[in-house]
Amino acid sequence: MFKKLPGDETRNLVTTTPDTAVVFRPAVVKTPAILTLLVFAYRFLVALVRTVWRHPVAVAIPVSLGVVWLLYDWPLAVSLLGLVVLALLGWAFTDRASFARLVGWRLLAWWRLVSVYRRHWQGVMDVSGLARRVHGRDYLPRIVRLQCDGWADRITVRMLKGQAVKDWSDRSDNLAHGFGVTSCRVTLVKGGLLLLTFPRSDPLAAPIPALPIPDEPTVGPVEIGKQENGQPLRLKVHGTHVLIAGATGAGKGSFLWNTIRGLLPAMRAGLVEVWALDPKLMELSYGRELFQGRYAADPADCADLLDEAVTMMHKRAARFAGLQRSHVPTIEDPFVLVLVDEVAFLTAYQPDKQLRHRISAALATLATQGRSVGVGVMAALQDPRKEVMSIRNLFPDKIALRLDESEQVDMVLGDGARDRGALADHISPVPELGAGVAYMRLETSPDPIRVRAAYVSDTDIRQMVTLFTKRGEAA
Ligand SMILES: Nc1ncnc2c1ncn2[C@@H]1O[C@H](COP(=O)(O)OP(=O)(O)OP(=O)(O)O)[C@@H](O)[C@H]1O
Repeated sequence: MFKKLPGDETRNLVTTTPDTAVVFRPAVVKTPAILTLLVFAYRFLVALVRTVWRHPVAVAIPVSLGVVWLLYDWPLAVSLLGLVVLALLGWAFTDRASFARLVGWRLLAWWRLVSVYRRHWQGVMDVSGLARRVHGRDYLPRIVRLQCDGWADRITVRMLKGQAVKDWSDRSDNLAHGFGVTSCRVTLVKGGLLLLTFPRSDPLAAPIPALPIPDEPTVGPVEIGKQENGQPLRLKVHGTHVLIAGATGAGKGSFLWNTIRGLLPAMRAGLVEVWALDPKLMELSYGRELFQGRYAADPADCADLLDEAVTMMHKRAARFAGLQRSHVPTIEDPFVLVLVDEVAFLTAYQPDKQLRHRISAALATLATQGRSVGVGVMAALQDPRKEVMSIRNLFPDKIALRLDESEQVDMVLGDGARDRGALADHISPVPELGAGVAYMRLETSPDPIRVRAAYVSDTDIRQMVTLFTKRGEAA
């Protein structure tokens, strides 16, 4: 046991001058065994007090049963244990949510801590290079606590002094596989403390059918799918601009159509207008009745429609000046969402230079001045390079679906997004597994979240068109 004490290392250290005339050998002071035992006893006591302090109920139950066993023999202790188990089962069946919150997830966290994380911690830290050996002493990052919920294990970790978040995010793959899961997200909690998120299941593994059209008119956030933790995904559209990037077949269309679907009641009520630019003629044309004439596919028509949006925006700004600083949608001044599918067709790939400049200037104007007067832009594109989309930084909210190259992730979501776990280049190209799956980085939160948009089929779009065109009859 004592062989591994750091003091032994120094005995082997010998320093010589080049001609070996002078030899330095450090003096090794042997620690008396009793001192070592006292240190261990002190540590044990501290750990015991800490456990009782942190988990009073978990400690009280076995201790009380042990006391009953000692005082009244085992049959009474076993009967009491049976009663406790029955009471817990009854609770679990009658109020699952509170049982899970107060008991279930804590038990699971304890079990996962003992059986997975503590068991493999040292090995994973050593192999991934996050543990350090300095002057013969081992330094190991410390698990502060583990929390579980239905979706993931979350471990708060104290980093070693001198480590950076990047040291950990660079090794997220090692950590995930080391602990037997498929991914790991690294988030900074505060100086020196990290949160490692290890998802145990994937609620986004299967396609999500189209969500019901909301009953009440709303300008958002609109529910468009699910987040990785199983919570609904609500996308803000009013008061922001959204950029959606993804390789061909990644499912960009489902983000566009879900947004329209969520806004449909507000469109029927006249509080929202969607203006559609569809240069590929494939995506938005299917529901063109929804856009009430504000639909363009030909690049020249697209430029005219964008100019019209800019003029409307300027007129609104002139009317609002000095009276109101933010926009509230009304029938007179509805929220206008300009949807652009494959925006690169209108900007980078547009052969007519004059048209290209006109369109880029109009888009940039809308993106810089539109949000306070109720004009939003939602643009989709395949290739996120700066040459293709020079105004990509004007979009506060960004969505990266499946991308072909890892460098493209930071181009869409901003610097460091991939290091923080946005592995958009790892999303499956199989439509059932990966279409509509994306990483989203919102203006309000630097950490990308993994999401999946529901799938709005052609039938769903036809139903939306029918509902929308019937609005006159319903009124
Ligand atoms: N949210 C989704 N869930 C499940 N499957 C989807 C989803 N969105 C799209 N798909 C499937 O993926 C296919 C491609 O989707 P879509 O055409 O929207 O991709 P895209 O990114 O717009 O591609 P492109 O840029 O080539 O137009 C669809 O035909 C559909 O089968």
